[in-house]
Amino acid sequence: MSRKTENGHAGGQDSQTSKNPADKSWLAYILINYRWVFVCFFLLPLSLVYDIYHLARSWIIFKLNSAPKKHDERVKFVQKQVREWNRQGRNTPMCTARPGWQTISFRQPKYKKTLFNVKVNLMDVLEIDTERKTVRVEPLVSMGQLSATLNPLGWTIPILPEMDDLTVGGLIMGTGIETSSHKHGLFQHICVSFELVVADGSVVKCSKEENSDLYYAIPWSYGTLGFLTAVEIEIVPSLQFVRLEYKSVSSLDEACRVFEEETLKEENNQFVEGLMFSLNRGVIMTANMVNSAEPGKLNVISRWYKPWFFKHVESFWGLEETQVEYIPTRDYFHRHSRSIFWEIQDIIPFGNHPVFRYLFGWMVPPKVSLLKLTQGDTVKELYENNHFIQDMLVPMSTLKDALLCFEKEVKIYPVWLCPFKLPKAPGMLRSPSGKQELYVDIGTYGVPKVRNFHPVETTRRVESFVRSVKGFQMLYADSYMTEEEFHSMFDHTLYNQMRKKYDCDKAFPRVYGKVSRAARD
Ligand SMILES: Cc1cc2nc3c(=O)[nH]c(=O)nc-3n(C[C@H](O)[C@H](O)[C@H](O)COP(=O)(O)OP(=O)(O)OC[C@H]3O[C@@H](n4cnc5c(N)ncnc54)[C@H](O)[C@@H]3O)c2cc1C
Ligand SMILES: NC(=O)C1=CN([C@@H]2O[C@H](COP(=O)(O)OP(=O)(O)OC[C@H]3O[C@@H](n4cnc5c(N)ncnc54)[C@H](OP(=O)(O)O)[C@@H]3O)[C@@H](O)[C@H]2O)C=CC1
Ligand SMILES: CC(C)=CCC[C@@H](C)[C@H]1CC[C@@]2(C)C3=C(CC[C@]12C)[C@@]1(C)CC[C@H](O)C(C)(C)[C@@H]1CC3
Repeated sequence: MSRKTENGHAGGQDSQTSKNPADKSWLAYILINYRWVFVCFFLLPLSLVYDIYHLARSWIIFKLNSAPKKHDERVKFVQKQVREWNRQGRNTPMCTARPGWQTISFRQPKYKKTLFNVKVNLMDVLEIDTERKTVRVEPLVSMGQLSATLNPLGWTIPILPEMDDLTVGGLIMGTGIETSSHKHGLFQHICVSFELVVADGSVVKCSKEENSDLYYAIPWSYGTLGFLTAVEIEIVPSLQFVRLEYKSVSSLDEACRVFEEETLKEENNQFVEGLMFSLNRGVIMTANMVNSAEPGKLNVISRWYKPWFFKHVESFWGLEETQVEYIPTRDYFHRHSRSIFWEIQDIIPFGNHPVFRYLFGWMVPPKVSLLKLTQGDTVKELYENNHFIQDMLVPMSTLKDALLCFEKEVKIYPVWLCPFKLPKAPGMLRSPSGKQELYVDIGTYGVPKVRNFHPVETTRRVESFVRSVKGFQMLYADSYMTEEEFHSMFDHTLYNQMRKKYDCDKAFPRVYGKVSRAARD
């Protein structure tokens, strides 16, 4: 990571060096400043091999049409393990056996080492039902796999969180959001039904009609009510291109106003997104799927030589007229994937250079899981102390105050803005008014540019602001809230009832026990 905070050394780096003087050594220097050598020559090719292997595997399974038959067998295997846990006396709570380095989060869960690990290796698309407009999938199906499956058939899921390796299971047990969320809600809101193996080893199905209490309690429960084994998700027709409009905004007030106005035009705008490049400079994007592109306006952004998407967006800032472009739909869905939003800048600082693009551009991005597996303690500490990664979900009416809060506390740009609808429904996320509300996800990923950044204190101040406006924190990120604060942010009423009903106390930790900072390495 090459950039530093304004004070040139960033509080945390001090603590890092003073803790272990050996970190000053040439090895630490090389690991930090030349991580790209390892990434380019080792991780990029390995990521490619890994992806090709998975694509080939899914393709063969699809051709053999073997997944639906195997599904029941695989669910029985999950049941067998849970029954074995019951037989052994229910001593330690359970979690999935998915290794921590594979999860899309900065940290590794500590509890994987101590809890009873249950293998839930279900990773196939089971059935596409175009009459009912649903796709039935297993929990380890990833977003890249799902878009590769559905798009050629002319379908997509209404919300497609864009990082290729996000899994259906993780997005339901945690949460998922994308630029169509102002129309469709969060990932949980496009799910029709869940199939789970619960603590006694039985299979329970739930939907709005069947076991609806469990259905509403599953999202944000982080695998603490049961093991997910299949999900039915809505599908909608997918057209070939996305027609994207870029509107430049030049003040904070204008940014908030245009962003809210465009979000409210729900019928006109299928997708709404904002990128702020400073407190007063931003580009608001609105988009719709279309079947043809105007000549000369097609931009295939996934090509190896194309600039990172956020850089491309920045180039529209300052233009008076709204700019229009057409992007292939799948490229749009994964538009920030190649640059891992803007994190790639810190990993490969010259990632936009033509020579790099020519030699390696077609292989990016490196897989987040492999980066995580190989980052080592030095890089990890550097990120821990000098990096801030948070998504905060706040009511749209508080967007301006929230942006001012982030400016004061971290001053990281670009800032990602993504609106979403919070429907009135029971569960962890209660709309404060009891009615449907409009929220916005504010994503900040990068190196803070303020003098007084402190990973714990700064995050706690931001968390406190978010609680004060009745917002929510996305829990893949570091959370420093106490259990009490956590309970005041998330409504545990239904969750507690379901914990009792499905006898979860000895079977699974509580959500806080899985997502708090103390539970993660
Ligand atoms: C279940 C499934 C999984 C897929 N997985 C991947 C993947 O991991 N990576 C990737 O790149 N592409 C995947 N695809 C997409 C697939 O590779 C492309 O659709 C490809 O263009 C299909 O090849 P084809 O034209 O030779 O087959 P086609 O002749 O178009 O399709 C016929 C086959 O599709 C199956 N089929 C048709 N409709 C359905 C349906 N509604 N539900 C289930 N099966 C159906 C039939 O069993 C038949 O064997 C998947 C598609 C499906 C349906
Ligand atoms: N655009 C977006 O919406 C983005 C979302 N994210 C976040 O990333 C995370 C998803 O990452 P991903 O790597 O896919 O998932 P993870 O492996 O991080 O899983 C997240 C949680 O879901 C639980 N879980 C996953 N599968 C099952 C299952 N089959 N049964 C029971 N519990 C399960 C895990 O339990 P256990 O601990 O027992 O394994 C874990 O607590 C989410 O938290 C999401 O909010 C990140 C980036 C972008
Ligand atoms: C709601 C939305 C859009 C969230 C986007 C979140 C991403 C920006 C996050 C998710 C996982 C994430 C924390 C990650 C990292 C950056 C920010 C990511 C990609 C990186 C790649 C930074 C570099 C680190 O060495 C390491 C490899 C461990 C992590 C891995 C996870």
